[in-house]
Amino acid sequence: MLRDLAKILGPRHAGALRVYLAWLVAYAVLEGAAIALLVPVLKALLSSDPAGATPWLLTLAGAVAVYYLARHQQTMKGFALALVVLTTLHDRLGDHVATLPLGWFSSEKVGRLAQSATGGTMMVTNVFAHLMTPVASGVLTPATIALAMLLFDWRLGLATLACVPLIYLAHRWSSRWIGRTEEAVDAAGAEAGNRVVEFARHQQVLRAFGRTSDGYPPLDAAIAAQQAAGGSMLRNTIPRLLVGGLSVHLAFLALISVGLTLALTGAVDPVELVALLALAARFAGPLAEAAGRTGLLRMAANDLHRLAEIFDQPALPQPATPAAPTRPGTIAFERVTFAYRPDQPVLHDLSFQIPARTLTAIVGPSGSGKTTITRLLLRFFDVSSGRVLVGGTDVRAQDSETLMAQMAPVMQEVYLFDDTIEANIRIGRPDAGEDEVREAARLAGVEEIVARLPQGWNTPVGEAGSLLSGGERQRVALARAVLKDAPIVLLDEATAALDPENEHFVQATIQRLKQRATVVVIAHRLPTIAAADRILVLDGGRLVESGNHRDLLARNGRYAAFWRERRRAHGWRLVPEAGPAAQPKRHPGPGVPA
Ligand SMILES: Nc1ncnc2c1ncn2[C@@H]1O[C@H](COP(=O)(O)OP(=O)(O)OP(=O)(O)O)[C@@H](O)[C@H]1O
Repeated sequence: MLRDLAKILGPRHAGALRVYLAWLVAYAVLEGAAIALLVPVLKALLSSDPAGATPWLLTLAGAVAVYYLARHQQTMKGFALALVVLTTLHDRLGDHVATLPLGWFSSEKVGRLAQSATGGTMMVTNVFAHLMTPVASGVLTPATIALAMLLFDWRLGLATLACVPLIYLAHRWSSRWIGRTEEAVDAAGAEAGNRVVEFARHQQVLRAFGRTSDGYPPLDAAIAAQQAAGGSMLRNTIPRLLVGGLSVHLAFLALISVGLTLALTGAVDPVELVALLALAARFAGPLAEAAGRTGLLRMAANDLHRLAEIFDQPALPQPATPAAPTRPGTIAFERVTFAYRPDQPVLHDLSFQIPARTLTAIVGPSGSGKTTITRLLLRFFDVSSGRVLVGGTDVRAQDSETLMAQMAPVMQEVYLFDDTIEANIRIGRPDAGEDEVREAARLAGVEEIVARLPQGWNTPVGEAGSLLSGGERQRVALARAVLKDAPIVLLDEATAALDPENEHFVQATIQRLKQRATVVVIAHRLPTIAAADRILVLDGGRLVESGNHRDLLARNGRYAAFWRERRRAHGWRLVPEAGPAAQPKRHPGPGVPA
């Protein structure tokens, strides 16, 4: 737990943490020492010469004074650290997350991150503000008392020490179990949370398929699992906490029995016995207090551990001396093999080159690795072997800013911010002038959309762009890419059919983009594929064919089969034109021969 705390606070606050811990230890030990001093004080006061208690009383007064100083210091420093945690943890988390590879950000990981950044932060704050003090005094104060007991009466001292492993084992047993069930409750809570978000986010689909009136089975199951985990924790935690507390009280009873036996046999003076039993009571008190917090402590330890795990995630390695691109706009995969999970490669020994200012279409069946190629280009992940070159330089040799400056990605799931159309385009290049924004919008066909909207350029697009259609959102994203004016544009075409107007604008923009940038399209639409300078045909993570549309059709291989299949499904046919490549035309209706 202390290791996790140090990791979370970071090297900047390591000194403050050490000072706080030193005061905490001093406080707990001094508390035990002050209590132990009561024995000689009581013995002297109840003896025939009470005046002999004076030096002990003075020592006790000194110990109490230092104890209060330590208590004050550790309380103040504990709250100061709690404040540091509150103010810096989000910053540190933000800084660290910004260094992680983009491939880390799955929805599950982001959900966990959100949970840790809210509840986890509060728990860490709580550790310093409220938990460390009772826990330290629950362990170190009794330990000091047990050692003092040995000095005063070795038999009672040994009996006290004998109780320690029993109490320790009882608490370990209960706290381990509580820790495990808390993890199960936490996992069930996270799953239920994810399902609620899924349920809310996909209401349209669920309602369309009538899945809301009878409940949504995955959500119902997640809630039932959460209730079961919570119920199980409650049923099993309370008896275990009672056993933990009971072990302390049983230890105290055992010490009374040993003390009485010693007194009855005359081995201990009755006055001394009273003093020693008072000491034994103080031995048991803090232990019982700590026992009551075992569950809370374990939960805090789990939260700390989850936060520490995030800090443990290795940052994306950055080159010591970043290299600059040497051949802007070019892309090359050199014998690239890549696996998301060890020993399960999804790309195998893949090699290809893409010259600058060309249009390349990547086609292939679902799961063949098309998206993975774009992820490697954007360095979401590093390759298992081989090299990915962007701008003629290995992506691992470039710093993230240099690499990203060369790319304008337009993915299928276009995310628009709840802002105006203009602001959403301007994200492509925040310092662009108004004319440039308008020009990018014109090239991507956004002007037509703006003309229809009530507030024109200032129309808010709604949360995640919900007030625009899918095709319109993609046009806005294309305008962003045009405005960024990056040497490479990565485009994942929408799989869903676009209406003819959106289709037309997307096609036209791709053609215009090609004049100024290298365009790589994960292509689903036949006109894009047919118009590409080069088509890469993937299957099972391997490049099975490559060439232009006409050559590949003539080869009558995988691509030709793929093309025929798609043409049948879409109702497209090829009409040879005067140009170098055949141009696809919309089939007027089913049954018309190609
Ligand atoms: N984050 C991931 N973790 C593990 N495996 C993954 C991950 N993403 C993709 N895969 C697997 O890698 C393989 C290639 O996936 P990829 O998404 O690149 O295919 P694709 O050709 O783009 O498919 P689609 O056309 O359906 O989008 C698939 O088997 C997929 O299950």
